[in-house]
Amino acid sequence: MRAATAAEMREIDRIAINDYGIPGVVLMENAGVSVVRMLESKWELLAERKFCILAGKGNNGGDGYVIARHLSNQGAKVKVFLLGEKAAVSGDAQINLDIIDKMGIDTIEISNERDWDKVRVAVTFSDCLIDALLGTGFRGEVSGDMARLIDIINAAGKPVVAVDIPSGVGADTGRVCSKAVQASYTVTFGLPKPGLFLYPGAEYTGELTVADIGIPTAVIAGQDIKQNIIMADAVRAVIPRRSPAAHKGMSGRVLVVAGSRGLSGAAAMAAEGALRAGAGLVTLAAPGSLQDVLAMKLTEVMTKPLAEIEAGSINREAVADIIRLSAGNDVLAIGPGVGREEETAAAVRETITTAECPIVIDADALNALAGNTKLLNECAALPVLTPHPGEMARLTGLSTESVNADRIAIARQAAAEWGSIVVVKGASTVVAFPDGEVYINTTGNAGMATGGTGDVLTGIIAGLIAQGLSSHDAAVAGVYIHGLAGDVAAQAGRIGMVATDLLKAVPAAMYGISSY
Ligand SMILES: NC(=O)C1=CN([C@@H]2O[C@H](COP(=O)(O)OP(=O)(O)OC[C@H]3O[C@@H](n4cnc5c(N)ncnc54)[C@H](O)[C@@H]3O)[C@@H](O)[C@H]2O)[C@H](O)CC1
Ligand SMILES: [K+]
Repeated sequence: MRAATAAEMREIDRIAINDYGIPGVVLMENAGVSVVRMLESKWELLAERKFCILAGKGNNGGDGYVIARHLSNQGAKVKVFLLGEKAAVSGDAQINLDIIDKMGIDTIEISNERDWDKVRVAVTFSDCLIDALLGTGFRGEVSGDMARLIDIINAAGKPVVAVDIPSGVGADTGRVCSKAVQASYTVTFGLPKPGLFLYPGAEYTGELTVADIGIPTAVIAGQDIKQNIIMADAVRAVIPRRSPAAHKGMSGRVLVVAGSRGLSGAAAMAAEGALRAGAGLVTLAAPGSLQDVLAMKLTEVMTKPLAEIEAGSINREAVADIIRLSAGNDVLAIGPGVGREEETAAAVRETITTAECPIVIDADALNALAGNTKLLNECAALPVLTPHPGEMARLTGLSTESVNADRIAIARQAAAEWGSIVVVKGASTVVAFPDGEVYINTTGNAGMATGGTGDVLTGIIAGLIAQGLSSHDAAVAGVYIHGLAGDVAAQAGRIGMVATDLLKAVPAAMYGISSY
């Protein structure tokens, strides 16, 4: 499913109005009615309900006046408050404000302390609050009276319906500068906005409804929108399927180069992640001194010893063996626990630029590329990078906060510069491609914030590539499956969940996607 930025939504509006002749007030009418339809789906008899509509000065507020009219027509009691002056309301919003005025629905301008008292009373005695303060026109940060009103809404303990987007959430980034409305439901118009799926915005959205407000589909299709929301149906279309006559040779071969002294677990989880994603054969190549330990940990995975330095991580001599092994495999996953010694980093860089097969680069292999990202353009196939925000910060020279402040833009720019698929992990994981396409993941939970879950993801993506998925599909499907495995594992409790719980849940997650 596509997700439109605020600017893209405005352009869609403009074309619908100017080129197709759909009056903006018709779009506003459809927007407001779609919110009332959602309310009807929750409460049969709206007539007995009391609604408090908090309107801003823009068209988001305009939607609020349309909602007030339709609720009033159904016999509901409505109170409307405008944070601003009626004189500042214009265009389609003014048309609808005038209509409810003529209907005798009073809109109270919040301008003095008595008005604030009226807001508090109305909010207290309402059954449901309608947040029509800020939509895609929100800029900067929430402060002053807007902040005060959002505090009242959030403290009321009432169901809140956000119109188009919870006020205070950045439509494009999900950023919340100071505060935002905590919505129980959000009804968004035309297309969803990325900010409804990116944290922290996703935490404020509640149950999301995407409403068709009558924009011609050709207008939306005609836009070069490059934000996508990863949904089950898209993953189901690409998830590997196995014939009854399958044998292990048909499900692909994965070579994992990982591990170093003290970091054998990362290697084991990446290797097992590939198996759990359905790869037929997995070989784990690691420093020779770890081979017995890894062989003890991993029954189904073959292990190969690599030359190592005193510190217990691979050295330059290991590269020849890795390249020889990779020739007999469909994909190479390199990095989990591989170590940061300079000799090891040099071996990693040489491996990445020499291997002929598709490659998944994670963890310390990413750190080896810090300051050397140009090497990525030498990869034989489109590499998949799976950095967490800290690794992304090291690779880009940005701070982790900057990476998290606009994951889509940072990931998109890196993917284009590095000629790579860039998976920026975290809430929410974002997958970016060199052509600018970005996919936002919708599965996963905070229980996954535990060591090793990234190693599992590396294995899952490699395992999917081994089964014939393109690196594109493996990255998109892999993050979805990984997060869903985390959701399955979280059923036994989020806090205390560990990465190996995810491993066990991967087959169930894949089965769930492919079978419903
Ligand atoms: N196709 C569609 O998506 C349709 C969307 N509709 C609704 O229109 C809004 C967008 O309306 P717009 O007038 O552009 O902006 P907003 O109403 O969201 O807000 C602008 C309003 O708010 C003030 N403002 C901006 N930032 C702040 C801030 N930080 N603090 C306080 N006030 C702020 C600004 O000055 C303006 O006055 C969209 O979301 C939909 O709800 C159409 O109704 C139908 C088609
Ligand atoms: K809103």
